[in-house]
Amino acid sequence: MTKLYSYKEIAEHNSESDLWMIIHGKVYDCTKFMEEHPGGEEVLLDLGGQDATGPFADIGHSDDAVKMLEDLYVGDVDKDSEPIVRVAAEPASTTTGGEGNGVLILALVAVAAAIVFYFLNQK
Ligand code: HEM
Repeated sequence: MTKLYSYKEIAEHNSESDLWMIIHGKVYDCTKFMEEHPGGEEVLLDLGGQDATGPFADIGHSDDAVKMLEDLYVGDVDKDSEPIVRVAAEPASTTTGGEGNGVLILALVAVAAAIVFYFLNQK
């Protein structure tokens, strides 16, 4: 029988010594494969415990690569389990950025004014 894994359970396998990923709803244990991967370990580690369907397809992996997945297969995703919500990195606060730009513009205006003042006083 196919073993079902929840998103939460899969997400825990995200380290160098224990790395799973989801591709097309199936769960693959890439731990041993990691060092053989022609595309390097880093890309796999970055996607550890996550759904790598998109990135895997984007590379345009060969049929051989797709075949290799068979050996790494451990089960299917339990689609009824709660998905992992990843919080996007906080965007830099616009107000802070705005203030920063304001100070920069003010400094430039002051420098420009000083230059104009200098040349006006030359005559
Ligand atoms: C367990 C899943 C994966 C397997 C079995 C696998 C297998 C392979 C194989 C066999 C190749 C050699 C080229 C080919 O035959 O297509 C390759 C290349 C590559 N893979 Fe993967 N891969 C996997 C997942 C990923 C993921 C998730 C990424 C994320 C971006 C990735 C990125 C790459 C890159 C960048 C290359 C190098 C392409 C090149 O330099 O031509 N792979 N992979």
